[in-house]
Amino acid sequence: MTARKNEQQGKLVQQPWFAAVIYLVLGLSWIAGSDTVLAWLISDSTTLTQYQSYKGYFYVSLTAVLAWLLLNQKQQHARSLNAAEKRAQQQLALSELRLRTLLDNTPQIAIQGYLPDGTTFYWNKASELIYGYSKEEAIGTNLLELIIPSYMHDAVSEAMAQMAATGIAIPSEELALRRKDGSLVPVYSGHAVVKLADTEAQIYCIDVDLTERKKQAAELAFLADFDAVTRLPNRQHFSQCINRAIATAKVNSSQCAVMLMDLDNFKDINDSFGHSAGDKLLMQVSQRLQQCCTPQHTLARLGGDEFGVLVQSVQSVDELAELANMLLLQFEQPCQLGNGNDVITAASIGISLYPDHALNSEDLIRAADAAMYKVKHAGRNHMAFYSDELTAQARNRVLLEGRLRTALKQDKLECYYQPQIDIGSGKLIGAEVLLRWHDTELGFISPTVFIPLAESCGLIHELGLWVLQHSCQQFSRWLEQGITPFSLAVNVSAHQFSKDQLFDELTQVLADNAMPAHYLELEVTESALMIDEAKVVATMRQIKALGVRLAIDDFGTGYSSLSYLKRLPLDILKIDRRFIEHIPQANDDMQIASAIIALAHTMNFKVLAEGVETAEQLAFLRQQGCDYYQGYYFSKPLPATEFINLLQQQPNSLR
Ligand SMILES: Nc1nc2c(ncn2[C@@H]2O[C@H](COP(=O)(O)O[C@H]3[C@@H](O)[C@H](n4cnc5c(=O)[nH]c(N)nc54)O[C@@H]3COP(=O)(O)O)[C@@H](O)[C@H]2O)c(=O)[nH]1
Repeated sequence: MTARKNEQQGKLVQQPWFAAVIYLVLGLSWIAGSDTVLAWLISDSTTLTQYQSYKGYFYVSLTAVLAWLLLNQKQQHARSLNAAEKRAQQQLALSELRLRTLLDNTPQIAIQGYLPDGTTFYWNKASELIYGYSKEEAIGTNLLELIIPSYMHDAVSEAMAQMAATGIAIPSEELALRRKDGSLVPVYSGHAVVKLADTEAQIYCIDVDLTERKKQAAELAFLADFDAVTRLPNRQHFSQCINRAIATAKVNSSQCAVMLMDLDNFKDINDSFGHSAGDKLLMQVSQRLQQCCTPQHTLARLGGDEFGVLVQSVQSVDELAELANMLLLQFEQPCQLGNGNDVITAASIGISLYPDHALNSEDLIRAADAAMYKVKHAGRNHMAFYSDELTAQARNRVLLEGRLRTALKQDKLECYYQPQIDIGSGKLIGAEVLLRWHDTELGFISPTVFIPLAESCGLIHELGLWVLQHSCQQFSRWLEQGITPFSLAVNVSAHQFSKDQLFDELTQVLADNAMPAHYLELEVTESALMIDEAKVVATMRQIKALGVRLAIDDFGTGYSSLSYLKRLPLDILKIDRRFIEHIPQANDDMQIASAIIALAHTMNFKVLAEGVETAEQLAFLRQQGCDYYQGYYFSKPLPATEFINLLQQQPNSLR
């Protein structure tokens, strides 16, 4: 019923003609019906007229009320329509504002609006942050110019045209887009197309910056192989490196080594100062250890306070001992833990060698670990090899190096002089300076032991300078004493040539001792040329220009290339005593010696034979036209005073 009523009411309101017909029918029925009823009820014509007037008044009043009701209802309807429209508009504006504010301020999601031709019309704050262009710079500019790398221009233009035409967004994808500074930013890029009928499409790009996510992924990947605190390779990565080093060593028939190092009081430091102080200590230790390592070494943190060093292609046990010693020296300086807390720590090092001690990474680490525990039990801050024999050898070397340093510092070394004789005249014409070291505890130590040691630990530069300084000083004193001058031959190690300062040091020593350069001769072994021939030749030329003479020592034992002999500014060629010692029994040595003499003379060099011990050897050399000799036949190397006594017994002569 109510539904029908509502339907009728709705018809009345929506179709005014329907209401008018009803009104007309009712009105006409009323006029006709009421007149008939009144005529039937009232017979008196005056009364009838009076009542017809009342009826008219009533009808007018009723229609007036109806008109009022209708108009009032319409007015109310119009008012409520206005209010609803206003509310709807407000809602729309609010919704628009809400949407825009959200889009503008969505963090880390860059939203941009483009027209189909690529012109930017919307650019939110996150776009400013991700791409570096302000809203003002971006709006009106084509997206290709803004953020699309040139190699993607065609593809992007095509995709824009396709989206504009179909109204369908292309699938989301991961891209590397361009920032204002030219760098690329990884984004996950989604798209939306807004298109109403007969209007231009609006294309929205919604980009999520993946930089942080990528960084985190990279960090996670990094942490699979590296330690978070020190950034060094972790145990697993270290093992892989060892396996690779073993594979290479197998192919090359060489050796590799693993060192394990454990900090001695790390637990106490962690417990007393806290874990962040412990981390600081680990970082400082790792930085110091890293400084001792070369590309041949892999430093790793194996966990807790344990570090590892892989040494690829080991040349000698001494090299390992030296590295271990250097690593231990890093603990001499205190580590700063912050808040004024400086601590001194120490370490124990265990070393194992492939293939001597183990054949795979696991066993090598285990062997190094066992060696390290041996050190810990024996008193810490030391190193040990897996085999006791190697440990003893390495420790001796470290001990010897320490004593040599002390001997040098305390001037406990001595220069000996071995006479050099002119074969033709039999006169003493010079002396070779040979270094001697007599240690108070270890006794006499041969230069064949301590010179290579000094070379491998870098002490040779200081040592070589000491010999040069002391022998030139002694020579000047002899000159002052009126001793007839002779030639002073000083050995220079190949390693001294590899450093730039040899020439400057030499000039300084000559000046300091007022020593005439032509009395000095430097003996260089062939091996010096193997280090850096171009540099050695250049330095030799500088030295030669000073007036100092140059001799090539131990000729025939190195790589004896004739081409370099031609390039070197040499004065003397010294035949190694290995070619002299078996004369006259060894025919081949005699042939080699005579060939060297002939060759040297062809090249205008003088020749000195070393290690002459017998009259037969001397006779042979004289016969071959050799210029000079030295050796036990005339004299062993002598201390300065004995040498001068011998010299003074000789008829003086200069070369
Ligand atoms: N860079 C430097 N090297 C040096 C210095 N002092 C010595 N050396 C080098 O050490 C090597 C060994 O030297 P040394 O034990 O002194 O032996 C020399 C002579 O003593 C020895 N010699 C001499 N005559 C004879 C002999 O008749 N018989 C024999 N068995 N030995 C003899 O030969 C060595 C000569 O050395 P060199 O002429 O230099 O080859 C040695 O290589 C020295 O060079 C130094 O201060 N700096």
